[in-house]
Amino acid sequence: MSADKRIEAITARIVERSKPHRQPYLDRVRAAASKGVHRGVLSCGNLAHGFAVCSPAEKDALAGDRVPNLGIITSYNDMLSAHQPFETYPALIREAAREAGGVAQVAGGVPAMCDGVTQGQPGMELSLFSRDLIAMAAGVGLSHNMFDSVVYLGVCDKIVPGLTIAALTFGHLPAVFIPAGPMTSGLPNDEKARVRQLYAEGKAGRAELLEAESKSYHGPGTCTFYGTANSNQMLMEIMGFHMPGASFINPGTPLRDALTKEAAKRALAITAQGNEFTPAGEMIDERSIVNGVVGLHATGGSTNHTLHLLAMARAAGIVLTWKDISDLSDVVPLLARVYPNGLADVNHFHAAGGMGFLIQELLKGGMLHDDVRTVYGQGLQAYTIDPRLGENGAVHREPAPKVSHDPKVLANIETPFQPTGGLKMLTGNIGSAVIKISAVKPERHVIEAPAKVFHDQQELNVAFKNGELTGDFIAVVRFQGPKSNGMPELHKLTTVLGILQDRGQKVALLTDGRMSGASGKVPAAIHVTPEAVDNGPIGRIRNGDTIRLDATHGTIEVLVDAAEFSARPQAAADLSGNEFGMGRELFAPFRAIAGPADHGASVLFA
Ligand SMILES: O=C(O)[C@H](O)[C@@H](O)[C@H](O)[C@H](O)COP(=O)(O)O
Ligand code: SF4
Repeated sequence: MSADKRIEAITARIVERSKPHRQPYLDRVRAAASKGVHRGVLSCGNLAHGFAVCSPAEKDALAGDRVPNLGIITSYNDMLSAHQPFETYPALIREAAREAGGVAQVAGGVPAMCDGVTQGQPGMELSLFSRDLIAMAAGVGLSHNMFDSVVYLGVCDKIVPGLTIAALTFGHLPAVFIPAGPMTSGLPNDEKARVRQLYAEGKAGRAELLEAESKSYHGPGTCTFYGTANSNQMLMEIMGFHMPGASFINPGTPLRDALTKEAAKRALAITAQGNEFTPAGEMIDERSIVNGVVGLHATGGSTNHTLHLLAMARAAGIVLTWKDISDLSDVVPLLARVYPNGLADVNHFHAAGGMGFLIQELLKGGMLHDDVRTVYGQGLQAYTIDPRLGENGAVHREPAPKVSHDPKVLANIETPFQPTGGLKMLTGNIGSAVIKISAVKPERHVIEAPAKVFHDQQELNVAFKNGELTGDFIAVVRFQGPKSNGMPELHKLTTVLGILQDRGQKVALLTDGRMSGASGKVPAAIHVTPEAVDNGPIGRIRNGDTIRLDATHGTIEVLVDAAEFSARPQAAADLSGNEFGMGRELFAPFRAIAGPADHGASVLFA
């Protein structure tokens, strides 16, 4: 079934806009792919170094040009519960490669930050920049040029976007992403948020809070809310970088290991030495990117992907804009209710039918391009499956259920939770911004209230403790953009603003910073561009100005006489405290050259 004509039209305009970048990119990818087995250009010395630790049989194999060599890029560390399982993956992948008659080597590791550990801490100011650093680090590993295909081990927020930028930069090589899967369900996310609000109001102690947090985040695997990490898994599956059904199988299970081994074998099967050569740069095209945006809307995915997807697409010469994302939101229905857009977690989502049911319903509704290339072959129809462990210990794929196993979590295309998707673009005399409305009650989609201006999220928390946040207001938290302090997530504001909202105050947030994918119920106009430090109008807002945030009509306005507003001096902030400490001094070059949020806030692409 072809895609809805509105989706076809948006795709066509992306193709047209991308031509100046996409064709030169494809020329580079095809030129690199045409050089045959890449290690063939290495000298004997290069090659000897490259396979010095391999077994004699592997050396023999790699000395020739027939046996494929699989590069592993790993983001293992013990800080991210979602990445800790990767510790054992290289051994499993090497075993699978041997079984498939190939070789596998760890090409390199990349850094990975847990945004949960750094949330509200100075380290969060490195978080966004770590995405591009991860792409660079993966490039260092792959620059050994020993490989015919690559598996990327990554799950969380900036890691999958960074690895995708690398995979597309090395687009002449096939790329298969291998996830680790979600943590098993612990304390429900809404209960965790409730205890946090009690703690913030002084009605619960630190011991009770730590107990609740530890019951929520309790073991290996991805945190179970639908934030950026799980949005990443959805994207990798719907864009065809995952094997069908790989996204939401818990770590440490036989099916998880079977999926990992299968992915390694598939990566070796789609090299140029085989008959199904699938270089990443040709596999991913404008239709794959649009499918990713559709999946984001249909599931209420993370606002961070209004930054990351732009940078990921740009790595393949594809120019995606906020207007594309916003216009697709008007077409794509919301089919999933997963925290913060509901009470369920990703394990419930998977049990209700998961990615296979979601893709099936979106295809049925003409919301996806089916005729796309994937690591599994041709077409997304192959992803409308339910993964099981077969008798022989291999992956067995049943058809996806025809009806949702839990209509409160996963809706069919005929009866969506909302007729439109979750991410809207806002424009007006403050600039451009994005807002996630899938987690905000409809009666809060329009707010007109006086501004309360802050230059730091801690200032707002102090104002809360001092009882100064009374009445309806829009909190303007500025100088939080990429050039200011690295564009940290201001997720800690969710608790305080949530308390005030629950008390009946009409509140909203306006910031040139970011929020967590796990931030939800408070309306937040984020990623404001141009940012305050770049002379953005957000820097001319004053306490008491009336601001109107209208997610229904897509506008964000300060209701001040235009001449008076533009004549105001730009506010200044003391950012000296953000230049040193916790490694921030190492990222001064990134702050100096970071591009704007509506281009992905990247140091790699203008
Ligand atoms: O974009 C995201 O999804 C967030 O960065 C997420 O990865 C982060 O870990 C949250 O901060 C966790 O939520 P809490 O901080 O509420 O535990
Ligand atoms: S989802 Fe967030 S908190 Fe959980 S492991 Fe990943 S980065 Fe850390």
